[in-house]
Amino acid sequence: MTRGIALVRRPSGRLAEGLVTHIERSDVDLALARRQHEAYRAALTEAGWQVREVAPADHCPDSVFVEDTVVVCEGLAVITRPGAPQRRPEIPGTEKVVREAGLEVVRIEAPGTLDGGDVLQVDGTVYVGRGGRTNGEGVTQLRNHLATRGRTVIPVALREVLHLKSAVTALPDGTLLALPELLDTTALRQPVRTVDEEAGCHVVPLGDDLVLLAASAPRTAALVADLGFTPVVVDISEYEKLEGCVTCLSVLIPGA
Ligand SMILES: CN(C)C(=N)NCCC[C@H](N)C(=O)O
Repeated sequence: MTRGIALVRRPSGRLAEGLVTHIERSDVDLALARRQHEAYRAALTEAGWQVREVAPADHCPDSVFVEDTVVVCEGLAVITRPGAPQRRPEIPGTEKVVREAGLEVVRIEAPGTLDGGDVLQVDGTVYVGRGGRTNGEGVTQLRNHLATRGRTVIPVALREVLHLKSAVTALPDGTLLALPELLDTTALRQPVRTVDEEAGCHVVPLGDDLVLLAASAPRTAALVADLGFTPVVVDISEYEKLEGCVTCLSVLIPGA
C-alpha cells in the first residue's frame, strides 16, 4: 500500500550558500545534511509514501526546499514563480517530474510571485502568506487556478518570518499549530493551538495519525503525542540553519 508520491530533491553541493533572511548565517555541514536528508526520505518511505526524486540541481543552493517550487491540489500542479529570483532556475526540474506523474500543469506568471512554503491547505481552505516572497498578483493567480478545484484562497499577513508554513501548519484533525506573534491569526478559520518553540509550528501530517516534525521541537512532539497522534521525529538541523523546516523538504501528492 502506498499513500501517494512524496517529491523530494537531494541537497545541492552548494547548500551552504542557501539564502538566509531572518536569522544569522551559520556554517552548514554538508555531509551531515546529506545524512539527514537520507533519514528524512527513509521516514517518508516508512510512513507509506513512494519517494520520487526531482533531479538534483547543483547550481541551485536552495533546491532541496522543493516545496517552494510547486503547489499540488487534486491533480493540479501549480508551478510557482519564487519570490527570490535566484531560486527560479529550480523550476524546470520540478515541472518535469510533475508532468511525468500525470498532473495537470499550470503556472504562476510574471509579475506574480509565489513560494510553495507560503501555501497551507487545510480541508477546502487554502491560506497564502503575504510576507517577503509572495505578492498580491501571485495570490490572485493561485486563487484563479484553485477555483477550478473548489478551493477558497485566504491571504494571511506575516510578520518577521520567511513563509506562512514557518509560522503555522495543520495537524491531521485540521487544528492549527502556530506561533501567534509571527502572523495575523484573525484570518484563520480553524482552531489554533499555540506552541512555545518555533519549530513546533512546522508539522507534516503523513496519513492516519502520523505527524512528522523536527527533533528541535521536543515539547511539541510531546503535545502531539498527548493529542493522540504519533510523532515521527527527524533531525534537520542543517536545513534549519537556512530557515528550512520539515515541510519544505517534500511535496506530498496523496493518491498519486
Ligand atoms: C516553509 N519553508 C520555510 C519553506 N518552504 N522554505 C524554506 C526555504 C529556505 C531557503 N533558504 C530560502 O530562503 O528560500
